[in-house]
Amino acid sequence: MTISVWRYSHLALAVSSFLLLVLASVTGIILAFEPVLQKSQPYRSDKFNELTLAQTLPVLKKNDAEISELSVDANQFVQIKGSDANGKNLTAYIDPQTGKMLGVPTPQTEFFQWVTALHRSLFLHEAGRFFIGLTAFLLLLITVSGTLLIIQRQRGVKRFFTRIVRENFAPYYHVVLGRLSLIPIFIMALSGTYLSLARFGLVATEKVSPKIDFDAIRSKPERTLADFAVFQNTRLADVQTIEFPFSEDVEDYYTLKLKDRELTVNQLTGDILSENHYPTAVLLTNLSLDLHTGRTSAIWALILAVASANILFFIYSGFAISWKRLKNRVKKNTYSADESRFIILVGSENGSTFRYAQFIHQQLLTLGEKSFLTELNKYAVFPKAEHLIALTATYGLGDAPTNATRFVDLVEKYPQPQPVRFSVLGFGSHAYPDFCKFAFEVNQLLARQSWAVPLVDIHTVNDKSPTDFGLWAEAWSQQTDLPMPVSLELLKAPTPDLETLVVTSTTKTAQPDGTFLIRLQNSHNQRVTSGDLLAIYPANDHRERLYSIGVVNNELQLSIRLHPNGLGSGFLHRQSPGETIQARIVNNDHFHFPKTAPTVVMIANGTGIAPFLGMIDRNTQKTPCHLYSGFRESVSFDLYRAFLEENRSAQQLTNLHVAYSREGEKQYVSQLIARDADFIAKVLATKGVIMICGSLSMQKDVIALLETICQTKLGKSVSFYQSHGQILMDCY
Ligand SMILES: Cc1cc2nc3c(=O)[nH]c(=O)nc-3n(C[C@H](O)[C@H](O)[C@H](O)COP(=O)(O)O)c2cc1C
Repeated sequence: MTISVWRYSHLALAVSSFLLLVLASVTGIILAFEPVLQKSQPYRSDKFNELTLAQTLPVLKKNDAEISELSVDANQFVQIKGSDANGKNLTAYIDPQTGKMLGVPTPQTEFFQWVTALHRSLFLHEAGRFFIGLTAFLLLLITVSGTLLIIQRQRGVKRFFTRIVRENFAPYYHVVLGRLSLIPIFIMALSGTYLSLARFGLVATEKVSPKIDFDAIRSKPERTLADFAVFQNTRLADVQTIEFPFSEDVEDYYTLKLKDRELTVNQLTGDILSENHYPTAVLLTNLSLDLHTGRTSAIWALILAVASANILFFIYSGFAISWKRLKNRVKKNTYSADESRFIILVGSENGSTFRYAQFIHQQLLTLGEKSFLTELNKYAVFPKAEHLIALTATYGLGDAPTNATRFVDLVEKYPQPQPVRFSVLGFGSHAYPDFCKFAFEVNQLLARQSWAVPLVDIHTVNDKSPTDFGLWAEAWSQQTDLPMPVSLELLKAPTPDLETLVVTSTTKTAQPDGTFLIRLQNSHNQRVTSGDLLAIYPANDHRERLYSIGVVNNELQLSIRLHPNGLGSGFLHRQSPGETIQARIVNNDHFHFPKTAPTVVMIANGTGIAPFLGMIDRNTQKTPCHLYSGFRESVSFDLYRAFLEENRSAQQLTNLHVAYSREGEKQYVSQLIARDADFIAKVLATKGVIMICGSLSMQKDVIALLETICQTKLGKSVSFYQSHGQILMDCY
């Protein structure tokens, strides 16, 4: 909620001020070069900072010129005004140490005059000054709201400068440059606002005129200028102007306008006749002018130029981010929520997840289905829904995106009246510690609802990977029998090249439950790891079937259950050694054997054992490995018995626990896990990994059990371990 308030304020302020902001920034960049150019002129004395008036004024007195005023500008150039020996008007830069004339000041160039007028008042006099002042104030508010957004994004003030993951150009540099130029922009905006307030008389900047008691003026003891205590104690660097006495009359005096006060000084005795300190508002106005223009420092002027250029970039990148967000937001639905069979719910912060949701939505509409697309926060009762697809990103510390924050409450509040099959697709990035955490939570939440029936195992999409999305689309399509061909335009992935695999052996003899093993050799020795998937095209058409691979003895081994009329299982069952098939190996690296885990627990039922067989075969480093597997009957297990016993002797498998659901104690694999709950908790607590492969219903039971184990024994939710890569699943 708060993030969107600040985000909308930030955007609204930027929208309302952007034209003037562009103008002020462009002119600001140009004007920043004026002090830089001025400072490159050779009129500053090297000793400027050390000189006092007691050193400079006597030198000037010796000149033939009649000086009426001395001034020191922001460049620390000392200028005198008066008349020369011939009585002609004189304005010149001098060396304050020697009194030597260095050059004649030139007026501001017409170009800079023009740009200055545009920057200050848009050539609209007071009205223009008002709008420019308002723009400075809006910039101040934009800076404040931007700072709060960065703090929220970085999850706290202390983490303000911690690393930012680079995803897209505009959001990344908007934040990175925002952090760097925050302070100069804030100073620029604050000083600009203050100068405008001063200009309109909203802060008191009146100086008090000196009050001199002329009756008390003395003409004795007469001193030389060098002996005036006040001149000895005043550095030239503190002077703005000095007005010289008009005549030699004792009643005419020096007026010293310093940076913080004004003094009048008796020209004969050096006595201070009056001293007025400036009001704070005057000091602040001068400071604002220094800070806003960079007139006192070329380096600061250049920083201001860069900060102004950054403002232009922020305008571009800010609008690019907002445009993307808007573009990807929900468009008007053709069908209402009440009449739709398919409900697609989206959790997205920056809009990219909407692109995938739109793709699914459009595909369903093309198929003539009634589909309704909305945000997760708009979850309600959907009376005709049969399918619910939740696509969600994860933000912050594994949190929900802004448009999904209320989803959990809404689901508890509005149960669906009829069974709805659901599928969750998480969008996230492995660059963050809590990978797709919110999607896992959504999946858990839905799985707990009595009305919700899992259709496809939760899938995750890392860094918007089209391939990951394609895997989900394929799995979902298989379950629903609705084509979900992932378009090239969306996925931007080349059509897969199929490779030829040779069948080396097959058990053919179907077990009572119809399970058989087939081994294949890939001719090009393409890298394949247990846990990857083999995609086959049994009818040489778009229909793809995926099988989990176990690499055993350097061959690809699939464990398959023959389904009556099964397209893929029937095709593979018909193969004989020596025959070849066309297939594609799909990298499934989220389900590879963990490289560093101290212990691995493998949980499988039925043919879900396939990838684990390969992992055990490759476990030559003898990582403690515990296999829990469930079958209908002991004869179903016979296919794997010898292999597993052999590996147990070789210590590549530490423990084997088998449950039979239709004989003996009639157990499910989840009951074995419940029995060993303490051990499972210990594995998770010590950074071990639990891998689950098999049917979705088994997965549901096991995850529910793991949730209880995690909550009661570890005080954390199962989603915590899922998002930290300690619970890996590949179920179907
Ligand atoms: C500030 C920020 C925080 C993120 N935090 C996580 C996170 O905790 N876990 C995760 O898996 N992905 C995280 N991501 C990645 C996004 O979830 C991912 O890029 C997603 O595809 C963005 O989808 P969207 O454009 O629809 O918002 C984060 C991204 C950003 C910019």
